[in-house]
Amino acid sequence: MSLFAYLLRYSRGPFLLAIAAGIVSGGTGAAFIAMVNLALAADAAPSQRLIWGYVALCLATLVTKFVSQSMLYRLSQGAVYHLRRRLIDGILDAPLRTVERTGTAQLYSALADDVVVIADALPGLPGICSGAAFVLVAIAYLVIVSPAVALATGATVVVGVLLYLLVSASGLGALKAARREQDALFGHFRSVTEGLKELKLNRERRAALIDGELTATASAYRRHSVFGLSVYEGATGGGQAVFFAFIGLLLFAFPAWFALSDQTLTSCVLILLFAVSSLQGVLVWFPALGRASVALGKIKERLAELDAGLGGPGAGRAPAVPNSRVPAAVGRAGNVFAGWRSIAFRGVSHVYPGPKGEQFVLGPLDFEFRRGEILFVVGANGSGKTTLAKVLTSLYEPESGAIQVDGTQVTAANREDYRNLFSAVFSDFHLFDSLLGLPAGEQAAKAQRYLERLQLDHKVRVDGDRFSTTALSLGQRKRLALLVTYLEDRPFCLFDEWAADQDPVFKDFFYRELLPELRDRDKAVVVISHDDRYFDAADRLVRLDYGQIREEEVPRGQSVAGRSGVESGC
Ligand SMILES: Nc1ncnc2c1ncn2[C@@H]1O[C@H](COP(=O)(O)OP(=O)(O)OP(=O)(O)O)[C@@H](O)[C@H]1O
Repeated sequence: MSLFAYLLRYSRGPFLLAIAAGIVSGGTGAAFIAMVNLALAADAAPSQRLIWGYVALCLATLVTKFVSQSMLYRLSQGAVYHLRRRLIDGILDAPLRTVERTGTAQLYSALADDVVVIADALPGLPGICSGAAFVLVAIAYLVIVSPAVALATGATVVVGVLLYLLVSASGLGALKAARREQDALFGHFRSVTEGLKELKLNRERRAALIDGELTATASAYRRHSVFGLSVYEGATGGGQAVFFAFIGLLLFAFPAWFALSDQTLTSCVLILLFAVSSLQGVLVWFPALGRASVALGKIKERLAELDAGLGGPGAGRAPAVPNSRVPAAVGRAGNVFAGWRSIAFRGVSHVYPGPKGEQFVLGPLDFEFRRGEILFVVGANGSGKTTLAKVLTSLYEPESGAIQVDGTQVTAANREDYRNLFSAVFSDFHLFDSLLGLPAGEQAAKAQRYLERLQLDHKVRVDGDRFSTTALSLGQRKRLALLVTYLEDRPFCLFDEWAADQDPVFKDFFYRELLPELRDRDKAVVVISHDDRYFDAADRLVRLDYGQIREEEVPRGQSVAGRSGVESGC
């Protein structure tokens, strides 16, 4: 089973130890029954050896059971972390397009649910091993008591297992179908949390989502799960029924067929009754293991999709960052592009394939971005401005052409350094509630200054490395994202429609003061904007039209130097 293979790879030593302890525990359990049998059959008083042997076996059963179970609990928690970490690293390493294509709901479903399903099933493994060992040792003991019964028991076990595998196969199919529905279900959950306002305001929309799509998916999930788990339970019951039928045969038919003595018959029935209860302990875990193997299959599928985006497992992966709290300076000090002056696109293009064969093509673009310059990127909705920003920051790798930094091509080997040149606020930015990756102590005083400058000091404080709140208006949250950009202090600043949600006074401050200031600090500044009354704040202006770039003259005539009266202090 792939679950065994995964555990062997993930933690070979502890896993084998847990399994070995489970097997020993099962074996000692069966030996314990044999000893009970011997004591009952003995004519004379039990010997000292038998008594001490009994005590030793009791202790061995207890200790090995405890060891195997506690090892497996540890192992299962470790496996949960390992799988989640592997998925998170996979998501962070994979190209953005691959992650977008895989979909948030699918990834969340693997992270939140599949991993837990696996963790819940793992503690069953030692029980299965000890149960199997118990049955094997019991059969071995039966060989001594009655070879005929031992042979018949062995045959019954084989028939029972085959029957179980046959029946449970359709259960596994149903569990896989349920797992497919689960991805859609997580998509609906996301629609509920992210579209809460829209759903609350529109009864019909709410009914269509909740009573229509979500209910249909949830009931399909429930139907497949119930069927799959019921089949597993049926298979489990069938396995037990085969054993009980065999015990009946042993009781009522074997004495006549094989002339078994009462003593032998009693011993065999006693051993088999214990074996059945042990088998019950094994089979009870099988539905959970079925779900776990489906979940592990899904996680592997996701990891394969993410790895495929890298061109194969591990390929092109940036060196792992051991700690998220990396001082800002680390990104710059060792950067191979430190001191760069210009970034050039040479025939760069990016393609979004559409569902029906249509596609949006950005480029091929030949263009240069320079330090100490404010570049405006303008154009109609859907003309490719944000896509250009993603290609420029290397979040999307160009399908053709090359990006060069002072003549050096950006490749997988230096991409991490290249990306670390940028500080960007995208229109769908995410605001972290702490200064992740920035040294807290050093930045606190600076942050306080910027808060005042961005007129946020009456709303937000920086406590240690945390913002006191991020429950702000959209415009204020964007200002906080801008503050983070200031603290990062990278040589390339990119703002995707940053000013769209700002009030007129602050918009003016942004275009007339903040942008020139950044340019004067020798940064390259790219501003995606629809604010045509501020186009004169640009040094250069390019217009995108259906993915094609055209440089235009910067309109002059408005006051570029006009100050809004907000105190300067960055
Ligand atoms: N994730 C995506 N998958 C497929 N197509 C996409 C994706 N994102 C954008 N597109 C398509 O690419 C084109 C350019 O989109 P882009 O977001 O770059 O435009 P934009 O100029 O930034 O628009 P806006 O001014 O509305 O922000 C659009 O036609 C859009 O439909």
